Amino acid sequence: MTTPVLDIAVRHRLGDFQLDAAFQSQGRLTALFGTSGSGKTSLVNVIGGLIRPQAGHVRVEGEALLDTARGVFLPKHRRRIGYVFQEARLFPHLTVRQNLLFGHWFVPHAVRKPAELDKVLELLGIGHLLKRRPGALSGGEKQRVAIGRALLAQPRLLLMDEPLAALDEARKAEILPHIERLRDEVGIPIVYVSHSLAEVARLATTVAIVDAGRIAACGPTAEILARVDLASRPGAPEASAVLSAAVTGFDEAFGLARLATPAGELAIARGALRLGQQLRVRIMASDVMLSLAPPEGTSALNALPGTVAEIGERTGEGGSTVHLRLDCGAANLIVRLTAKSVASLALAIGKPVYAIIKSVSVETP
Ligand SMILES: Nc1ncnc2c1ncn2[C@@H]1O[C@H](COP(=O)(O)OP(=O)(O)OP(=O)(O)O)[C@@H](O)[C@H]1O
Repeated sequence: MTTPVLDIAVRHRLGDFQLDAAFQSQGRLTALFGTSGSGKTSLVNVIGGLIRPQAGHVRVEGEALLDTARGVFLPKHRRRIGYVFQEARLFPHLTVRQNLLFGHWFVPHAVRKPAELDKVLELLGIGHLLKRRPGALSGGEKQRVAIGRALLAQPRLLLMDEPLAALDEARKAEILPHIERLRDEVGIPIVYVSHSLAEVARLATTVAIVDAGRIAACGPTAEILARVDLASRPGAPEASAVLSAAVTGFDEAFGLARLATPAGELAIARGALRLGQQLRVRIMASDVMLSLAPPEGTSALNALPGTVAEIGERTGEGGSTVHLRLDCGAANLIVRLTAKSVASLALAIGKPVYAIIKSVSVETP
């Protein structure tokens, strides 16, 4: 078996709150997702060495930073962990260059890589900002510098705690591609705390759902977001299908792009999409309706044939809501219906249906 990137099992009491969380991740970017007070920050603090838990272990790529059974507790300054917080926390009196190199100074000479600065500047698109001070940067630029500073300390792991929460949508959109490149091109595993389903669907390779101090589920992003049994849990993300897609053509007359996905072909607004481009798209359970016959006379562009594969428990107020999983082509779609619709359509496992998709979000432009 390959060594997991992250292997965490901790028990710790904080006042009335019991943290009892265990998960393993093979992912390059592991998102911790959960409601306020579920224990995400406490878990990040355990990984970073700010909390010394009563029992457990934290291993990053096989190396123990904490193992109470073996008496191992690496203090935080020896863990080589980079932090990026909601606010950039740059030094206001230092230039961007000095802020960036501040991270570099903590790397022992023997392992310092001089070429690293140029790589980080290119990766984050901040080369033109070097002489400025933080006061003259936008929120998104500050955050990119903060990420650069963390990277230049050559960490073994990057902890990002709600790094985009303080930014507006435009700044978020500007920074997301840089985080994707960081995930795909730099070999540093990332733990990413977020409340945003859109961020998690777009960035995470693995999702761990944190609920009341425990890990309710952990696994590949598409699998976890499509879990019908999680759909009603407090703190779970809204059930969605996350599909890989490729742009196969355009319908110029109507400004549409055609996408090939494992669930079938979809048409979406063309935007700035390019032929052959690879994307991730997300279809939320609440954006899908079902029909027993091929739909006619509807304004929805996308209708995919499938069969009912799983019918969840009745949830919501008075048990009025049901989540269903459909087999569509080689993928699953998740649908949220009223219990009444499930009964009136006599939906059962194996029944053929048409999924009418009202909206598709593109997670990777
Ligand atoms: N030092 C402490 N003493 C007592 N209780 C604590 C302590 N630190 C945290 N808690 C409690 O532990 C619980 C988890 O807090 P934590 O900050 O880890 O949650 P979170 O998921 O990060 O929340 P948020 O999304 O709001 O940041 C909360 O109920 C909090 O009040």
